[in-house]
Amino acid sequence: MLDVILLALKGLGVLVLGVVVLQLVLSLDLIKRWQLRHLPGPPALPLLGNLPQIIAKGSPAFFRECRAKYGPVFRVAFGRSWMVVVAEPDLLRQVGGKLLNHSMFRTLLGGEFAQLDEWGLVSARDEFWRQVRAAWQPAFSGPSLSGYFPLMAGCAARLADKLERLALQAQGQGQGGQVAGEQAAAGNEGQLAAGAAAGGRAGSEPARVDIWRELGAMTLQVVGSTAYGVDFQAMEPLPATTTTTSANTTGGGDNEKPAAPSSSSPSSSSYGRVLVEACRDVFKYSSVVYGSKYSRVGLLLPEWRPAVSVLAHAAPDPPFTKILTARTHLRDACMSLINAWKQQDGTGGAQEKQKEKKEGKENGAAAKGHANGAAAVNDAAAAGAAAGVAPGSFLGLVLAARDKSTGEGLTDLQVAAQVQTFILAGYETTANALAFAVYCIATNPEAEAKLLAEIDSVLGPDRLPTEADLPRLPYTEAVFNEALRLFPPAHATNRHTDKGPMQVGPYTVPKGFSVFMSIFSAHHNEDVWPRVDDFVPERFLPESPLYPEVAARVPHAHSPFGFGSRMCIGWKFAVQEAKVALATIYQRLTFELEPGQVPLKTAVGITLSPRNGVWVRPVARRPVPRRVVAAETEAEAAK
Ligand code: HEM
Repeated sequence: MLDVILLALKGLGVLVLGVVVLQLVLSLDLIKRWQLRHLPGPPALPLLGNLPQIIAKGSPAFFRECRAKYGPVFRVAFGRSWMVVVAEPDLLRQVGGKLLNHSMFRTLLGGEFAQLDEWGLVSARDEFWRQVRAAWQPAFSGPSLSGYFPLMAGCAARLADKLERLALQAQGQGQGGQVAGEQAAAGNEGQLAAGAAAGGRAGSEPARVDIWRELGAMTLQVVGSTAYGVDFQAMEPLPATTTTTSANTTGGGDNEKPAAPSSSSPSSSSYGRVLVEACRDVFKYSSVVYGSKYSRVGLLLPEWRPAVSVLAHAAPDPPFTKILTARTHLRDACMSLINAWKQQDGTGGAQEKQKEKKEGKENGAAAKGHANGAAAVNDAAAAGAAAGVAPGSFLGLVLAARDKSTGEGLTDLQVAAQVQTFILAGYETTANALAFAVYCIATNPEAEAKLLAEIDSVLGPDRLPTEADLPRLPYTEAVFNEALRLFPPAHATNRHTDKGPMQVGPYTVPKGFSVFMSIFSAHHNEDVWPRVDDFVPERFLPESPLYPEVAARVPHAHSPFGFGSRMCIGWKFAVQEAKVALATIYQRLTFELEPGQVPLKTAVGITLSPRNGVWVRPVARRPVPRRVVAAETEAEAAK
């Protein structure tokens, strides 16, 4: 008997040893190293690859160094994921011009979450991608963007109201101003609480806000009102007792309600702030640096991912719990939106609202929203709903999408994947870009003076921008473009060679690799950009002597929104939103940076973001709050 046990133990020992040896051999990645042997690149450790340098320096800075050392095309190992990095504008355009799939982004969450990731437009592949991209497209057409304009302006005005009130309180103006009065009358005490929470005790301490956070709330609010006609109430303060939903991986949809008082109901007052936190957590905890240790193990031992995933669910570490909770909340919110939309559509609500649109009621509502910050978003959301958020009703478009050959529509989970993608892509990138722009403006007084002069000359002190003003704000757009160059929120994108080998410059990349396109490196190429690390908006102005040096000579040197057929579908949406926001906010305020933030620390994950936020003191440009009005309202009144 003992012999049998000893034999079994010996067998087990041999098996374990065999697995360990096999794993060690696999960890050397001999085949991948051999396949990429003709490409230059930094030496990579077995198992860890270049992960230590990537974590220590951040991939944008590390790739910038590699470009200087190894040229514009090189290979790196992201743990055990071997990829080819491209870091030169012309080559980026060459790769981006090919109709290839994005590499799949895999988390350890599994189940429905994996499907939501797989089906969203960013990860969608081949025919399915074509179907959903076509469904998304009308939501970004000219007429749709025009329809979104008043909603965007309303959200920006509301943020400006809040910041101006905070600034005036801190400057000793108290709450007697007209805007504050209007908002209090509208019962919007939440915003006043936010002011106090942000440090604005009237007349005593300087108000201090993380403008990144506030802008994030605004961009989420914009997504809610433009895409879904829903008031996300994202700009309300998060109640102290509110938490995101408890993680639940098994169920789905509307029935599983989170812990009180949060909910996945679009009408709940804390809905938006909880959603903001959830979105932020999704980005933060997807990164190697802040994410779960299980994700790092999964990166190093891809062969063991299913087992690691089981382990992570069984004994989650705090980052895993965070991301699971956030993703659960987001999924429930998406399902909730779909259900709400279907119910509205079923009761004929959409048609009714369409009729109202014809009668022009939405214009009045939106214009009222401009003039009154507190009412702005409710009215704006109502205006959006009144328009059925038509003609660009995003949910309506996606629900109506049909497969060309079978005529079948998308499943609810496939629709939810698009809803989730719109929320995440539409919120984070634009918020980061705007926060970086505020940082750049605050650290460049000359640029700030030019920006204020342009806004004042076009809008004066008390008129909100209209769509017709947009082309008259070239410096404002140049400021945004230059902030996107220095701090591209989507610091990289990729293409996957799943169809076969691909030629990149002098190198052939074999089938089955991810080609990582470093937008950050292209934006920081000193051969292309004079004064590469300086903030010089003038380079984007055609009349500037710097313009022909870059924009005309290397047209794709500036590519914050990517390339070719997989280029960002929301770029015009983002630029319009950013211009409206910058013009509306800087018409009434400037910002002083809190000490200790120069140079700004950034965090690198799926996006490039400010690591600890951007802390500023808002300074009102005028001693008394102005009643900012929309041109349409005045015209209406004049009739
Ligand atoms: C400043 C803001 C934004 C930046 C910097 C940005 C950047 C990017 C980049 C670099 C890509 C990859 C393109 C490529 O692979 O060539 C992308 C894709 C995408 N973006 Fe944006 N984006 C922004 C705003 C938005 C907004 C507002 C939305 C939607 C409302 C959006 C939705 C998407 C989607 C769905 C894709 C995937 C497109 C596809 O694969 O077909 N983005 N974005």
